[in-house]
Amino acid sequence: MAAAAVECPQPNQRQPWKCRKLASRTDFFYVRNHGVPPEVLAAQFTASQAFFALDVNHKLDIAASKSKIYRGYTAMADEKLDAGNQSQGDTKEGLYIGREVAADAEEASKSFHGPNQWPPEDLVPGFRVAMEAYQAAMMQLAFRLLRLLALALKLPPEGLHADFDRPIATLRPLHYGPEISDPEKGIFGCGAHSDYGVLTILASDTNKALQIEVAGQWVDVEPKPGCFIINLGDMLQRWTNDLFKSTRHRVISVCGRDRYSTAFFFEPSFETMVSVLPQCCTPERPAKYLPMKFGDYLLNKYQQTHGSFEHSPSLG
Ligand SMILES: O=C(O)CCC(=O)C(=O)O
Ligand SMILES: [Fe+2]
Repeated sequence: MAAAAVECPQPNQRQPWKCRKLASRTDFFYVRNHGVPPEVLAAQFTASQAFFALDVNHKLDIAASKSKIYRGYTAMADEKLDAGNQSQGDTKEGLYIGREVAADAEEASKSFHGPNQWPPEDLVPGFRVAMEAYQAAMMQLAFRLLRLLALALKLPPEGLHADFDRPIATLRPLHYGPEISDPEKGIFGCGAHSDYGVLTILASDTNKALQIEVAGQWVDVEPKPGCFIINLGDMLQRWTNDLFKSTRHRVISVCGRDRYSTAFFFEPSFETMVSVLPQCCTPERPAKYLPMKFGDYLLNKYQQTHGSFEHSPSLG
């Protein structure tokens, strides 16, 4: 088991070394004492199950492919995260919920920014309220973890905050169908990939299915009661010049039952130019990456991995 539990320190507590050691060694870890009320988490899962139980036509009414900003529903098999090794799309469906931005706000002129698409209240009563409460809790936790990462990088606690003034913070409830994965045949709950942003906070039901790649081997990451699973993304790897890695992971459905998980992808502002931090360079270890605009990276990833986004209109 590669992952380890880390107590989530208060922002003013200076415990960065534990995090630095963990993050640079394992890249996936658990967080407990995170302050997210259990009832907020439970209500989110109840709402997610009710949404995915809807008739597919109701779900397709709010398809993400209809929105210029990649918000909304993605159907079973729409996403294929590891095209080279998959014979079919991931055996999962999902719903992209971003930071709510009014349609007439200046921000709404950019990809990934604008109003969300919600299922009608009468079809899934309480859905929006439950998701927004959980999203707010995730945002708070993500900023606490960002402080911890900054301290681990020998920066002031808010040393990374400037690039998150308008974060692309996306909540994504997921539902995996009962189809059993068969890697030999290219059938996966979710193909191998690394996440695109800075950190992902994952909540899973009790089904064991997530695996991470450690030294060429796939290792199970079991859900632990009261804990979230945290993994680090591609932008953190770039910023830290590979000190912190974005680990490849996948979902192998083995139990023949439906599985529900919800990811919260915490990502920098669209315009952020991600350049290697000077703290992470030495003469022996010069910067390995050129500066890159995060929004361009994200757009490219979404379009490459979702069948329905291939011809999506986008705002750039
Ligand atoms: O469902 C899971 O456990 C993982 C999902 C995931 O890796 C993702 O959506 O990026
Ligand atoms: Fe992932």
